[in-house]
Amino acid sequence: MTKKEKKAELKAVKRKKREEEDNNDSDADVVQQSKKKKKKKKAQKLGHDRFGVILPFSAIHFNDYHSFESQLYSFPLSDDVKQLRKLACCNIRDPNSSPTPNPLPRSVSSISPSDLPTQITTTLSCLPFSTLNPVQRSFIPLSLSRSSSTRYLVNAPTGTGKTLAYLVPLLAARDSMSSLVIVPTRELCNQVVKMAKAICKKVRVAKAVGGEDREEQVERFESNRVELVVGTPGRVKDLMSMPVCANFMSRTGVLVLDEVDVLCSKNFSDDISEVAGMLRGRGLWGFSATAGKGVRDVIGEDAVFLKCASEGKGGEESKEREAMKTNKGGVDKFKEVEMLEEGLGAGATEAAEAGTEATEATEATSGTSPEPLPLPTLPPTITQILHVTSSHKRPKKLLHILPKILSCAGLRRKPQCMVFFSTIRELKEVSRFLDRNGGEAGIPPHAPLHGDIRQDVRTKTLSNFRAGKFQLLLCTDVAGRGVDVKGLKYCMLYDFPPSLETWVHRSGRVGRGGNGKEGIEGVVYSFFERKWRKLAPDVKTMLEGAGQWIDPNLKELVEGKKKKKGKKEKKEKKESGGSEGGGGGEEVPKGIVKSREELAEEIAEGNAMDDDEFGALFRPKIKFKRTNVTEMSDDEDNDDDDEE
Ligand SMILES: Nc1ncnc2c1ncn2[C@@H]1O[C@H](COP(=O)(O)OP(=O)(O)OP(=O)(O)O)[C@@H](O)[C@H]1O
Repeated sequence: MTKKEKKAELKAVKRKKREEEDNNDSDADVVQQSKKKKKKKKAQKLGHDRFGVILPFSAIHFNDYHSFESQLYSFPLSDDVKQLRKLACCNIRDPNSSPTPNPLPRSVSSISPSDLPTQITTTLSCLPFSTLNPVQRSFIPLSLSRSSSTRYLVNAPTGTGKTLAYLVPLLAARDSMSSLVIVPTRELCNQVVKMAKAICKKVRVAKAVGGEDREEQVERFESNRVELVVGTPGRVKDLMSMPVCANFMSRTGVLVLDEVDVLCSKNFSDDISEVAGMLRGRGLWGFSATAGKGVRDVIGEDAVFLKCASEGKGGEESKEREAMKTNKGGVDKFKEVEMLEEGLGAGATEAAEAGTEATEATEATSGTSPEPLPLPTLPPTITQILHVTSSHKRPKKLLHILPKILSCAGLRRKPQCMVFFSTIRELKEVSRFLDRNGGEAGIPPHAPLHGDIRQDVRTKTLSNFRAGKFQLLLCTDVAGRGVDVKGLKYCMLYDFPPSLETWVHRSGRVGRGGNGKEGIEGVVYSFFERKWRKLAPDVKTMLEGAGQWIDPNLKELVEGKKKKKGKKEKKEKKESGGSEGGGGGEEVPKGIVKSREELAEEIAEGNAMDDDEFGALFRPKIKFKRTNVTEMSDDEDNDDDDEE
């Protein structure tokens, strides 16, 4: 027998053995295997977003998070926290009632200093605001009234003060336990640290952030009893597994994941899993403006889910309510009081009365399959001007729009604008384009902010922008989430993001602060390229849900008419041998002799166009007021079918 034949025979024997083993599998094994398959399928499902590109939620096993009941850490509560718990309990139904063993607090509509424990009042008195926002009014008493090991998932619109909502209880309980806050970006980390110090000067806070001196960060743990750590996933994992941090970790009662949906995504899942594994049995608080059902399935079905919508503005409230109902994502709770009543549900109240542990009934959809994921919600206080366009037209449109919004005649503070890009390459290209043409068009100097820039320069750039030292910031998503620039009114999405969640977060850089009712208004101008046509139906639904203006081209894109129409027109033009004038009824204004392609080439080369050419092609009548948005006419820009 040759070697080859021997090998083949061995293979055949092995195969036969395997087949026999398979046949011998008991029914139980088969059931187990099918269960495993189902589990795998479910995990894969969670790993898929609406379009196969966004937020691939990772297989972080938060569901096992609380299976270690025996290891549950019970931290001795400080008197202050006990007092707040008592207060929260009394607030449930009747302020004079005695506290129930398992408190379900309503939101505290007005927190009067005399009601509150000193530690909380000291913390709150450092805030520069007179009232608390809905998410703060709801979450602060709720978190302090329940076991520190409770898991929460809190969804409230961008810019509504979620950072304070988690910092206040953490800082109030700092005598009893330490806390770990993880955020996705360095910029956000610095911001949270600054805010923590602003509301509690004495807090011993340490950073665990990439891009900064690691040794210095380690030293901080050697020399001090650290009460609060704020960091980014990689460095947190790195430091927290060091012996020097063991003491801090053993005292840590709560892990906060700010921007939880992105932290649960593939990019960060390994680091987060590892840190979560070190903190089994402690509290887990997830916060995001776009945390919904998908994230909840990862965090655990039994987590308390709070969804908080903005209160809306006066007379517009009912309109917004109505509009929101049409949103697939379904803002089902409109005010924080409703949120808690619905969030905790009748079952929970009964359980509270019986003195047993309540299981929080959350969304009506609880327990059903996460498919399809609900749409994120656009903050209604922000005006969205989404403009369907072609890639090559964007630079010139930028030249047209930016001078209008950045002109500061008669204004005390110069208006500022953040322009978002999805790639550093694109950002650099536009930056060069603005260097060449911006001055002539009346655009003030700009600065870039992206991941290729050294961290100290990034920090300096952002702080200068915050201080109003320059008006125009070109940035990637390093500044897309959580970053707070006070008074920022304008934001542009030069690249429309592949994820609707990212759209919501980038948009949320404007219109921040206020007390819910008096949110500062902001305007977001997005270029929606035709290559994103797959997103168009959801984009339209979200715009409608927030009561925004809809570009007729977007409607056409959704209805699928545009393509046919464009093709027909192109064919007609070809047949008639007519000059290029653009589809959708666009006429070539007199005096323009160049074709669109020629103009596009010029744009790409950065050559300035003369006024007529410019005006004829890019003349949207933009009024940056919500009521007038519908006046924005886009006839001139009725793109033909020039797809990218
Ligand atoms: N009660 C309040 N009244 C007025 N302004 C507030 C209040 N609470 C927070 N703010 C301000 O609102 C702004 C936004 O707060 P914060 O950054 O916490 O928002 P956020 O909800 O975390 O937003 P994002 O989802 O974008 O991260 C900050 O400038 C903050 O100082």
